[in-house]
Amino acid sequence: MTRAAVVTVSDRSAAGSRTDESGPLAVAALREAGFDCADAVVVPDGADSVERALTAEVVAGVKLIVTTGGTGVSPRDQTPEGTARVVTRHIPGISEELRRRGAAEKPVGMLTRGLAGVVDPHGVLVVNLPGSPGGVASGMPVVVSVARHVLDQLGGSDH
Ligand SMILES: Nc1ncnc2c1ncn2[C@@H]1O[C@H](COP(=O)(O)OP(=O)(O)OP(=O)(O)O)[C@@H](O)[C@H]1O
Ligand SMILES: Nc1nc2c(c(=O)[nH]1)N[C@H]1C(S)=C(S)[C@@H](COP(=O)(O)O)O[C@H]1N2
Repeated sequence: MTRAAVVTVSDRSAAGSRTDESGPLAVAALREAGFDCADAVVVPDGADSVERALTAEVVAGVKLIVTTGGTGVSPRDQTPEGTARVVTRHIPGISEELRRRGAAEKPVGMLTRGLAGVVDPHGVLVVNLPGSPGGVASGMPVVVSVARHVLDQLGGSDH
């Protein structure tokens, strides 16, 4: 089975002051789609924090990484900046579709600055989702609909 991972980026969840609902939603969607996915890793906001978490998953051999949170416009929201340090080629179309669906639900849906891209030469796909459970619920079908094709093209899927 292809390995996937979920990284929840949230100061409050990392501090234990709010239960992470979004990470488990993403994990459930990945398992439902047939990926071997561990429980979500929860890290605080910040580019360094995100870079570290993504790098650890890549080194561990995970092929699909979904992040949730930290994509907005508050100064602590640095998930795209941390992700940009790890991905080597961007796939803007995935993020465009996520924003299109989010904005169709409500205007603030356009505020997510999330990125998607691949990590060469490791054959890994990384997708940033918004932090809200609603953002994860509407974003995961997009991720699942294209992930296999991307991983097949990278030669990284063992399906
Ligand atoms: N991991 C999560 N689980 C459940 N709800 C979340 C999670 N992350 C964000 N939310 C909710 O999504 C909405 C938008 O969140 P926002 O991006 O502002 O994150 P936040 O609340 O600032 O997170 P934090 O302060 O922990 O970094 C809020 O209603 C917030 O409560
Ligand atoms: N589908 C969807 N997209 C969404 C949202 C949502 O609830 N549903 N929330 C928006 C909001 S309010 C913000 S601020 C941005 C970034 O959220 P984040 O900082 O939690 O990642 O995602 C946006 N995208």
